[in-house]
Amino acid sequence: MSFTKSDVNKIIEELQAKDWIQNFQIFGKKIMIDAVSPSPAMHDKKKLEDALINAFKDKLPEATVNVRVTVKAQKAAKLPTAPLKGKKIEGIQNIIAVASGKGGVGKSTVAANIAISLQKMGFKVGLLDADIYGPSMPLMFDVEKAKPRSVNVDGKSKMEPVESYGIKLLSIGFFADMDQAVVWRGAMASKAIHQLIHDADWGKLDFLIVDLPPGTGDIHLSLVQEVPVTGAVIVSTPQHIALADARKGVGMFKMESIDVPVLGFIENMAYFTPEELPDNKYYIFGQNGVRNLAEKMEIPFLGEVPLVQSIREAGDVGRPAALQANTIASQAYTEITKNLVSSLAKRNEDLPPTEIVRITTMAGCPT
Ligand SMILES: Nc1ncnc2c1ncn2[C@@H]1O[C@H](COP(=O)(O)OP(=O)(O)OP(=O)(O)O)[C@@H](O)[C@H]1O
Repeated sequence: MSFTKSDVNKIIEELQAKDWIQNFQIFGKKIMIDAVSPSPAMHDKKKLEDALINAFKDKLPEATVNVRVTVKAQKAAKLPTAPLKGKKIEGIQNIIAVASGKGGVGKSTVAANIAISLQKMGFKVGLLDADIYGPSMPLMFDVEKAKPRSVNVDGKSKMEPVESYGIKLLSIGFFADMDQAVVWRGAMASKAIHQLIHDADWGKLDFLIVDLPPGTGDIHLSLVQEVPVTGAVIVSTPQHIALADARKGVGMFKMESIDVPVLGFIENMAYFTPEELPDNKYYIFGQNGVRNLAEKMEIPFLGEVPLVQSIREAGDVGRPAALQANTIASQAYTEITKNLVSSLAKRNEDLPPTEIVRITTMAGCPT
């Protein structure tokens, strides 16, 4: 005997679990149920799974029931359903802003390594270094001397990004000498960033990662208001002073005039570990500060990067650590990047299905 959809629906309704069922499939005697738990707590997930299994055991004992419980995207309810702000940039699917409240927490290093990890997963990636106070991407990608060429695209002159390790890169650092850039007034810096995005020949990109300056200033406001930023990632160290600023960063993205979803927090320098003794962890900036803040603010926690000497060295020699194979650092960045893509896929659930499919079916990506 096989079952009908209405048999299954009836049991779900009797259990009053309709709100938590995403979908189900029936294959002969096998019923596969996708449920969404309202809370991330293990015991709540287990409770929902047990309740469903027991109800089916009772009402349809001949069925084999398989329940998969995922956690309700914590931000989903609050995600904007409004269209993205700014004019869509032809060919660029997702623009991810990497921000930090406080300077020096490793935001640029994280941005560079996320770009590399996405590229390793098979995505087409661009990286825009919009950090006018300290553009570090040319150094991190070993292209300090590069000068972007001008190319003609459909009769218009555009900047051609510099390519390094398969990433298309543009940086304020390619154009302005550093002493000059830091004294740019807000409007001037915003205009430069606007040009780097709109007047460049980025081609087709799955992701454009934007490394923002630290803090919450004019540049952030103009960037997120003019450019269709898909989501933001906030990098912080676990120490109190950094967390307070990270909170402000979230506040900025949540402002009504900005309304950019925060895809998650990343804890950088989560603990120090000597590479030859990876089990020795020293929580020099405090333990789990960012993870706890993420939980409190109901924002996904994308993962942690330890403080290891090789990450700093890799950045300094122009070969981001994510390019290494199977090191503590590269594994951490891969994990974080996978979580970021998952968080983005959830965020895009509010967009038309084609948008979601585009993300969830990309090479090497978890759904
Ligand atoms: N996990 C890590 N382990 C070791 N060193 C790190 C780590 N993350 C970043 N660093 C180092 O810390 C320094 C600051 O990093 P980075 O320039 O990425 O910070 P930032 O937040 O972008 O700074 P800014 O204030 O300029 O925006 C760099 O020397 C970098 O190599």
